[in-house]
Amino acid sequence: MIKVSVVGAKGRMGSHVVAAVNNASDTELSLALDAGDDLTQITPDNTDVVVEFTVPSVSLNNVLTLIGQGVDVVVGTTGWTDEKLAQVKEAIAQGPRPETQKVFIAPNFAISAVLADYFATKAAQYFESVEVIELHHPTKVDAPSGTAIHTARGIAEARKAAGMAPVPDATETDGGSRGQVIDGIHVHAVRLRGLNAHEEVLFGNAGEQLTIRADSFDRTSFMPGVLLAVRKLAGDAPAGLTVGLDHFLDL
Ligand SMILES: NC(=O)C1=CN([C@@H]2O[C@H](COP(=O)(O)OP(=O)(O)OC[C@H]3O[C@@H](n4cnc5c(N)ncnc54)[C@H](O)[C@@H]3O)[C@@H](O)[C@H]2O)C=CC1
Ligand SMILES: O=C(O)C1=N[C@H](C(=O)O)C[C@H](O)C1
Repeated sequence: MIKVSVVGAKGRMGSHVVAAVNNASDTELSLALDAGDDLTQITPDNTDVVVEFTVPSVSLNNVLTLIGQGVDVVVGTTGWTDEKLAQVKEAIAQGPRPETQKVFIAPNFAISAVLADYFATKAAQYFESVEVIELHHPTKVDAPSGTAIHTARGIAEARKAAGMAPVPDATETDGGSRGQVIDGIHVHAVRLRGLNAHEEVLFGNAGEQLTIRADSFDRTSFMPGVLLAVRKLAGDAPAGLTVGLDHFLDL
């Protein structure tokens, strides 16, 4: 049995993870902690893998604490910048298990979203124009979504590798309607009661359009990906920091 502790256990995602861990035949719940709880209760004696779903403002500190505790960590919380990722790598190097420590961060655990992201990077070099639209429940605290940032960066990287020019855009006046520009890609965020987590990538050429869309209607959609990551970390995932569920899929 893989012993799993959950941090952020009372949250929307954390409570689903607690249920998923309790329901799977090869995982058992160890500790379920939330804000105000002492994370140093989590040790290699009681935990093989920690799953962390909290808020962007605290996730880095939680992960650094958990690395210090010598336990492997699956992180679903958003808000990861290159600087924060560098701090995680440094903490692994300075931590108690520099050769074997595993930290896995995924902007999205839903197979639909991971595939949409992957397909978008493949399509990127064939279209002159591209824009990303993410649509979420209005209780989400960050915008744009971590997934949309990841998608935009992947598209930008693919366009750069293909030697493409910037996306065409004649806008001269913009009060904010053109969205946030991430590595040259415009990203738009919609917050609407009734939605859960959705993303569209619009690609355009003269006379044609490709739309790639992923819809997570319910948070159960994230659980197979979370359990896959837990099993990989308890198994043959490489040591160090890994970002993105695509690394654990046969793409
Ligand atoms: N990677 C993925 O597939 C997904 C990622 N997310 C991300 O996961 C994060 C959490 O989302 P939700 O569960 O919807 O938020 P939520 O607000 O429902 O839950 C966050 C939980 O973290 C707890 N918390 C706050 N500070 C804490 C601390 N210092 N230590 C321990 N617990 C603490 C809160 O009390 C709350 O229970 C967000 O960043 C969201 O974008 C959400 C859905 C899927
Ligand atoms: O807050 C959410 O709900 C989600 N957050 C993640 C993100 O910001 O990309 C993943 C998914 O979109 C749901």
